[in-house]
Amino acid sequence: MSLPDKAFPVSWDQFHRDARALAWRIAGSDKEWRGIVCITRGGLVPAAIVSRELNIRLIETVCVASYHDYANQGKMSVIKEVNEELLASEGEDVLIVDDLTDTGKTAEVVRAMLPKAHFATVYAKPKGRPLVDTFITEVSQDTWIYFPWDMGFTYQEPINKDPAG
Ligand SMILES: O=P(O)(O)OC[C@H]1O[C@H](OP(=O)(O)OP(=O)(O)O)[C@H](O)[C@@H]1O
Ligand code: HPA
Ligand SMILES: [Mg+2]
Repeated sequence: MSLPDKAFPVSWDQFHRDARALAWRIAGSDKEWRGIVCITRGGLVPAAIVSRELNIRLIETVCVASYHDYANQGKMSVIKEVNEELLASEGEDVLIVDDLTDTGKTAEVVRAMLPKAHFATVYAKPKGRPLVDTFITEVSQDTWIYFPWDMGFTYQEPINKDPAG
């Protein structure tokens, strides 16, 4: 299993702030959205925050999984597509929300379903960045983002571990 070199831990507080910043940025376009398509599972939390801020009450899901094993991407599986009506619209006036784009593979698959939709993520790594329309923070490709829903409190080694100080 290969682990990225750097860690970017995100607290609930920070995630809420960043997702709200995403909503502010999207609100800047003054567009009327017909609904949100949330990419489960990671997109559920930012979609809840963005839908509250922008007063969007129609929420659809697309269920995609590819990181079956922590930090290692495997085969992409689409567990559930969006409904027929949205597919027929090609995503016109639809906002797609996910927590992040990394290699961009998830974004590529969902974009192919809804080519006219606006794709928004809270975080973006360089490889995935060209596939999203709006994001808040860029994180380097060799960094793993640790989301608050995946974490618990644990002891942290001090930076200087020498008992003599
Ligand atoms: O740009 P990519 O390299 O495709 O990676 C990004 C995707 O990976 C994660 O989802 P994951 O497949 O782990 O499922 P989850 O949302 O259920 O955790 C994350 O939530 C994104 O959807
Ligand atoms: O950096 C990441 N963090 C959490 N989930 C992910 N899925 C792809 N990349 C990441
Ligand atoms: Mg996901």
